[in-house]
Amino acid sequence: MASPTVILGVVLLFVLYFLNQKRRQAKLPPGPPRLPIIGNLHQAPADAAWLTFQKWVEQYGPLVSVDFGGTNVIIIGDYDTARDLLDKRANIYSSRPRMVMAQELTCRGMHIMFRPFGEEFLLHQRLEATVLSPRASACYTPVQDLESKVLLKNLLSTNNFPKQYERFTASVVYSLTYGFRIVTGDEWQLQTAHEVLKNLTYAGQVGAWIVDALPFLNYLPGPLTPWKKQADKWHNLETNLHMTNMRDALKKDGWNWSKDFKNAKEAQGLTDIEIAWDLGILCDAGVETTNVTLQIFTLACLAFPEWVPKAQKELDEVVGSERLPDFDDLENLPYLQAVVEENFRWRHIVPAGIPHATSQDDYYKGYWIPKGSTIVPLFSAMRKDQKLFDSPLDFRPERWLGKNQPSNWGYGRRVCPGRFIAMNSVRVVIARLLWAYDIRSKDGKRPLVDESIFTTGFVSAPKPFEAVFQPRSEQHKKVVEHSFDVAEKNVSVLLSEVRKRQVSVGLNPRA
Ligand code: HEM
Repeated sequence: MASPTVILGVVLLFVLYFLNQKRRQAKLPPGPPRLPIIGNLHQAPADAAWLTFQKWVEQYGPLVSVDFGGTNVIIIGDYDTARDLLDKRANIYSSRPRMVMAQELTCRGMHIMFRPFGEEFLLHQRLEATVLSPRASACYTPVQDLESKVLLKNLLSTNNFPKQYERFTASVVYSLTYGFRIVTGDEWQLQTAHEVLKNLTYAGQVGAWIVDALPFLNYLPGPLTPWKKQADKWHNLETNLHMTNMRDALKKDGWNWSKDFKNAKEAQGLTDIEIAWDLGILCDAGVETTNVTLQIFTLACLAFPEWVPKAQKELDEVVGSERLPDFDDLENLPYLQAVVEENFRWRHIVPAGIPHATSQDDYYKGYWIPKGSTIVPLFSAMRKDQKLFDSPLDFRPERWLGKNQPSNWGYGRRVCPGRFIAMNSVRVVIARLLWAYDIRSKDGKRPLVDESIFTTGFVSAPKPFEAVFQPRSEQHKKVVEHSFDVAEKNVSVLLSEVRKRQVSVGLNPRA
């Protein structure tokens, strides 16, 4: 039996631990009550995390703290706080939470989105920045022009818009990254990329891997660490995909990002596998994001059809019926630009945000934000902010006329580097779709939009729904067909044009 002194010692330790926890918590932002040791782990949502986070923001305010088994998580629920911390104090808030299974084991540290902030991250960011800058992105419009014409043409014969949107978005980034087009959407590269994304989503699932909570378990002998074998399998599949794509790209005629990266001074100390991963991740990051954004646009046409004729009237006045809207028209289409902004606000593709992490202690409005905290910019709460948006669940482009939207592209040193390419793709496709088609629900009814019609994963997309793409007139159909027929479809020719444009605006392509 333990002696009274030992029992007293243990009780004393518990009391000290408890008091220390209380003292620490008193300085943290408010949040739901915690249990000893596990904190709020029992309340950690396995799915659709934003719904639980949203409730906490409504209850405790725009800065909430919770403890998921020792990880301090800070949830940011409004734009002002997000800007104050993530933008204005970007030097503190631009790292990423540690992800043992996803980043360290499956990606072996090479996924740029999961890299902690530091010298290595900055080197890879610099390597990519040259091809993603606003000026470089503006030179890629010949590729987006062709692929959006193909999209319009394909929609004349099918209403399978998710597949056609994915083909469009994939073909834009595969053309630029590897110099080959995605023509059908059934190409093995895209199918393997789906598998890779599925694996990575599983590897990154919160609570799925014990090693994420207890990283020291990795030091146990092989038979006791079965997750490592799984991670190796996933790693090999992904490396093989990225390496095959890069090797093929280096043999292609003309310019592409693979050649550009290989010649960059930042790449000189990197292995081929590291370069191939940087290229592969960029490509993957560009497909689902833009595709889901276009699906949300289609849902908005069905659920709130009253804004559509206003956009079409503007297009008819500026463009007429003899030609498709072009990139040069976009600045003369304020209503259309407002549609695009509202699309980003109405439903964010990553409602729970992409988490950042703090690299040192910080204080904000009297609250302590410890080093190593996970910071969640809760887009779903920001877009519903009643102080900023009247009837936030409605799709109302008018709210953006003459106004700029607070960023939906992330924050600080981690802001989405592909946003200029994405914006050009989304704008031109939405303009051309609205110009060419009436987009309607199959049964003539408005779908009811609530959380139940969206998927609950990291990227949240509308669950499958049907829409009919009806050409607005015979004349519109003819223009769609003719524009497709006369478009240059040879990707090497298009990429040579891209390179020529870069040189003409004073850029220095590295290949
Ligand atoms: C509509 C389309 C897109 C949306 C809504 C979107 C949104 C985002 C958001 C919210 C982030 C997180 C920023 C943060 O952590 O603060 C992000 C990161 C990122 N995006 Fe995008 N994105 C889109 C398209 C693209 C495209 C086309 C590319 C590449 C060609 C791309 C490449 C990346 C990369 C590499 C990161 C990680 C940045 C880092 O961790 O430093 N994205 N994106």
